[in-house]
Amino acid sequence: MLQVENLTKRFSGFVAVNRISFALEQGEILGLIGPNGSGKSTTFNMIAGLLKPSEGSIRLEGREIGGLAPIEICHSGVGRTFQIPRPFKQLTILDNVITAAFYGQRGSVTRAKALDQAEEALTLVGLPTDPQAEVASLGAAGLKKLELARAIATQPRLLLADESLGGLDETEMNAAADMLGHIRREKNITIIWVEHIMGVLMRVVDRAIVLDHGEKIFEGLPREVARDPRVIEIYLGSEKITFDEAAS
Ligand SMILES: Nc1ncnc2c1ncn2[C@@H]1O[C@H](COP(=O)(O)OP(=O)(O)OP(=O)(O)O)[C@@H](O)[C@H]1O
Repeated sequence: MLQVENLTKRFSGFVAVNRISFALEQGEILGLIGPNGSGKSTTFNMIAGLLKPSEGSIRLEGREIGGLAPIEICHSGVGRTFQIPRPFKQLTILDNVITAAFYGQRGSVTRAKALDQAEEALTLVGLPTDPQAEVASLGAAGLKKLELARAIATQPRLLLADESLGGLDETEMNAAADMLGHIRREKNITIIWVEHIMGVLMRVVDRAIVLDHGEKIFEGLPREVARDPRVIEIYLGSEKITFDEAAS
């Protein structure tokens, strides 16, 4: 459903992403991982339309979307979450998600339909559909769920999830990983999950791509990633324990 070819981003002379290619099948979950500064967010932001590619192409269901504005990409069927959730604090949880439903569908949905879609998205992530529930009642894990619900309410066929686990404890991380698996099963959404916490991610992704210094240095199955010498070299140390988990 998605073909990325030779995707490149240069900032002045600096090459942040260098000729990356990959493809995604409908319903797949792809983990896009790599250390800080490896080019994950830049790749993600080119797919979501926040950055224009310097070179290369991004085709969604056969249609070129590289270089389109974020709203056009959203309307083409790509939803995204942000690393740092920034909901409308003055709106309720439900109204935040209803707003996203309107945004995602060119305002062409009725209020009743947007409400249905918002309630479905909130139920899917395990948040209350109570019209009074306030954003202020949510902690870090709840805000991440709201971010996910807002993305789902735009009715994407491709969901880009940006570092969904930052700020969560281990139990919450496992729950968040399971939730993405659940969303994929329920909605048959294709997912790209950008993350630098590797172990938890490996439990739910079908395939992983590892970036380093803007280059794709690995693509393969989760069980293979932990055994790849180049990946081990760049992740050695802090990620050792999660590697062991991923490999088992
Ligand atoms: N607007 C920009 N101008 C110049 N350089 C940039 C810009 N955005 C990103 N970069 C550089 O591009 C490289 C890749 O950054 P990117 O944010 O894509 O990495 P990342 O893998 O997402 O890192 P992190 O895990 O820290 O978010 C980094 O060296 C970064 O400093």
